[in-house]
Amino acid sequence: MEPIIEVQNLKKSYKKRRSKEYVHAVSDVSFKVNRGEILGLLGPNGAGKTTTIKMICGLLIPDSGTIRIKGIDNKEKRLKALRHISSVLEGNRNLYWRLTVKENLEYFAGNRGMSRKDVSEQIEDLLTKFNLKDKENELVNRLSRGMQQKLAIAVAMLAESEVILLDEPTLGLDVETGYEVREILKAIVRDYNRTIIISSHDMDVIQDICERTVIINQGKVLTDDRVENLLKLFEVRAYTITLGDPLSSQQQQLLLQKFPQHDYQQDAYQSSLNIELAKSEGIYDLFDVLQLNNTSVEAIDRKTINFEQIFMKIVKGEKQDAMVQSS
Ligand SMILES: Nc1ncnc2c1ncn2[C@@H]1O[C@H](COP(=O)(O)OP(=O)(O)OP(=O)(O)O)[C@@H](O)[C@H]1O
Repeated sequence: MEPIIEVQNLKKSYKKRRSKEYVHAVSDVSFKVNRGEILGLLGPNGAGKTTTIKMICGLLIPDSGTIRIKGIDNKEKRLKALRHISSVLEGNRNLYWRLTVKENLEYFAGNRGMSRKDVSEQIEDLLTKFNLKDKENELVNRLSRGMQQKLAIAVAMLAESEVILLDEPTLGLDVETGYEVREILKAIVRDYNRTIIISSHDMDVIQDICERTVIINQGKVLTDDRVENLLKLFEVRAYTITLGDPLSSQQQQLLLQKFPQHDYQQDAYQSSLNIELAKSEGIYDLFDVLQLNNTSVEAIDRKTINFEQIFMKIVKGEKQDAMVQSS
């Protein structure tokens, strides 16, 4: 299957103000997006996400590298390529604040050469899908940030372009509205067969709605994998074990040999052990050590790793070898 978007070896530098130096915002970014996929572009502040998104939607010209949209090179046939893309970069900034919700949709539809009559059904459908029907006559400047964001995405849907680029779609939204926006994005892919690229810091967005994530740092791709694979790859079982008795020095020595990463805490009242067990290591080895002196266990608390911790590990460079093997 041909990817709907293919970016290869993108590079982009900005000249620093009042200086001869350059910031290498994107040094080498390549990835593909398949039709109907939701791809998450993830990275710490300044990693190059927005610059990458802006190059794909044609707002910035790369210094080098290629971008193909439905196989069309956006340098050679710019307008033809960009016809397949809509973007929501700074959400509410793209809206007209002194127009109502419905007027905004009508205005942008008109801008794209669609007649009011032709789009009225589509606008009604979008107002319903985005839960904005009861706000259709409200001025945009009276809407909450979440509603403005929903409207900005609805406007992007008008063009019927197959790919939608979203920069930080849930930034600054409360938990409930963030959840609603996530559900809307899932529905866009499912019901309208669109492809979405999202740049985000919001790990819930990535874990909840993206099938695949490209993690970039300092302008380079660190990993490109299915979210599910990353969760499996980093699967560790983290336990906090509260002990009835302190460990002997022999037990502590053995633990150090078998689990060099563990953390043992002992004070006058309590002893506890924090330990991460990778899949291959058995918790039974740990119990063997405890049984040596019949150390009693008062409580075992098990935690699983979440996507945010995985992201931190990747950005800090842990598990690089494993990732190379998995890809
Ligand atoms: N117009 C510009 N002029 C100069 N430097 C810029 C410009 N835009 C971005 N940069 C720099 O380029 C680097 C990448 O920025 P970019 O906005 O693409 O990163 P980002 O991953 O989207 O970051 P954030 O998550 O903070 O939005 C940063 O060091 C940023 O300071």
